[in-house]
Amino acid sequence: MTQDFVTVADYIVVGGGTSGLVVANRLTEDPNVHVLVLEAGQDTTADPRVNIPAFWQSLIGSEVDWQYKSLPQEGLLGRSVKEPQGKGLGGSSAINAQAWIAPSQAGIDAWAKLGNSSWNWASLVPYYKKTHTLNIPPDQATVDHLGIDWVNDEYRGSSGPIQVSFPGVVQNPFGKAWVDAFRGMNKATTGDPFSGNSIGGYSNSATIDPVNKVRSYAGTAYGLPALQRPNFHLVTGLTVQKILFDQASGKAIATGVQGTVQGELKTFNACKEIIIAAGAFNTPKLLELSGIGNRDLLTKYGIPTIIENSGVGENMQDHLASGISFEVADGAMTGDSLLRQEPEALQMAQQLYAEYKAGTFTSGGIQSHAFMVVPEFEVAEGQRRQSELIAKHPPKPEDADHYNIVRSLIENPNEASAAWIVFQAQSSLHDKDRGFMGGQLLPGNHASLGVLQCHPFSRGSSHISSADASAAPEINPRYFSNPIDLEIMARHMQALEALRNTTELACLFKPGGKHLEVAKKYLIDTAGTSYHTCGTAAMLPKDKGGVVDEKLMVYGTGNLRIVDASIFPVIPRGNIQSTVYAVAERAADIIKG
Ligand SMILES: Cc1cc2nc3c(=O)[nH]c(=O)nc-3n(C[C@H](O)[C@H](O)[C@H](O)COP(=O)(O)OP(=O)(O)OC[C@H]3O[C@@H](n4cnc5c(N)ncnc54)[C@H](O)[C@@H]3O)c2cc1C
Repeated sequence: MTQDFVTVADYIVVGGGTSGLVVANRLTEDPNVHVLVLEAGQDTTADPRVNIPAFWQSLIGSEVDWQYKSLPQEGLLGRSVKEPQGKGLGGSSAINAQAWIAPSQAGIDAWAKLGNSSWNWASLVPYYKKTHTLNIPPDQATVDHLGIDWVNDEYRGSSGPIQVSFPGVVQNPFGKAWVDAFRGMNKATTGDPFSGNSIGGYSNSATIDPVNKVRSYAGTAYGLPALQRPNFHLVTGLTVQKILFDQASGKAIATGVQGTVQGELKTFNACKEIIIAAGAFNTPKLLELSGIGNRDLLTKYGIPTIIENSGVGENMQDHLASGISFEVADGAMTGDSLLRQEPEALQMAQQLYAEYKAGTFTSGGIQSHAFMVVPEFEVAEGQRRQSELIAKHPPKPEDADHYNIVRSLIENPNEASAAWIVFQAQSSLHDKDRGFMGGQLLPGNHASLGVLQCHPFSRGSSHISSADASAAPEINPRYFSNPIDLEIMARHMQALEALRNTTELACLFKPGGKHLEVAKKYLIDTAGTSYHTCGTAAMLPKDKGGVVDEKLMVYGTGNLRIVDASIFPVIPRGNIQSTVYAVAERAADIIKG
């Protein structure tokens, strides 16, 4: 536990995770501004499980994870899904898979269309750049092997704190085969994904320092440098239970927070603002525990209502993911022996990493990526069939705005409806609730071809399950509650078969088509979260279910803001950490004024 005995600061940031550390770092650039960060987890910046890129999965279910789980999901035949969230300095950026993936312009412009006129693609581009530095491999052989011919300097971060590099190496045949397969299908990326206007296959980058081959994340890139400043204060091991308000002026003014540290209830006061950055599950939970939410729900748990807002905890969005593992041809390298913790493989990987910063420890396993349209919907006749399919499932009136926005994205012929990846090891998704890796590890070497949704129609919720702050929230993502999501994802799963059979990739797999109904059944049995939950305290007009306004201020309050993934009105395509960082960078500028 880190103890900093400051109990009053200009700003209190609840949650020292991805967004919280960005904002706290930027605010303390002014030496006269004192910021106190309160983080429930511990400082794990020296923990090798956090720092070594390949170990991220070992943190799921550990003390660095809140270990949440969804309610049984009707759309998954009653299956519950694990919903990991990071708990410790750096939050989920300390346990994530490190893939650095771009949103699309249309996906971010949708935020403006939903009523946030100052939040569009143009407004966020400078912040994607500000947060990262893209390191291109220094040798031409690696650049050629990974097909990195698309980098556009207009969108490339060159001095941001998060170091982004390419985990693919020339020794690994999958990198080249992936790019060549997409080139062969005439589906190589149409540009730099961070231009916001590309689809197709490419070698993706990851938040990994290119020199030391360690995770680059909010904890080390924003947290540790800020800790050197006398005006940055941090308490770890403290779970905030409640925000305190003064309502004398008619507007709720947040004066402080209460939380327990080592069994003792403590109060911390803010002179200016309280900034919530507790993540997509814990942010709505904290609002509700503090009296901001649906009155009926608060009354049920005996919590006095300070601000009535039934949008709190609603609008939850996530990307479902699934994949199929195939045995690879003899000689192809994969991470399976490490997953099985085979001593010889571990020893060799450890040695390679320690001596040369090389080998399987240097990657989170995701280095080849593609943004794809359903192949059968690419042509005009297919687009018509897709529109008919969507029209069969009209929204309820309260879902119309969200439905229409998602529909416009899905029907845009230049917009992907799923991301395809190759994960270089088995993913035992049949093993019910174990998540991506499963528990029953198979012998042999595998690679998994995976699909992640880009623009789901289905939305869910996350609410308190008790007035007790230590109780887990009730998470109901309502996966596949809109049947179109299953229709689209199943078609992508089918298309993976054709990808595997391309000349370039087929030679890397042992020989082994899925009918659409089989693909649907497979998805219902196996799909799980790709860990991208957001939207549960959305930036939207209040009468459209909004919780914060365009300045990220909680409606009805004068100085309580939210800066984390909860505020996303619509989930961007692809893995969301780049947008979490960009939003937090912009939030810091908004707060600075
Ligand atoms: C396992 C996993 C893999 C992922 N992989 C990828 C990937 O490869 N690429 C990608 O782009 N994205 C990925 N993501 C998603 C991405 O990492 C997250 O969306 C992002 O980090 C969320 O940032 P945040 O600031 O909203 O929340 P977090 O980073 O989760 O921060 C919230 C912080 O608040 C703290 N907190 C919560 N409640 C309280 C409280 N009451 N009091 C005090 N502190 C509190 C938490 O402990 C945590 O540190 C992954 C996420 C996970 C969980």
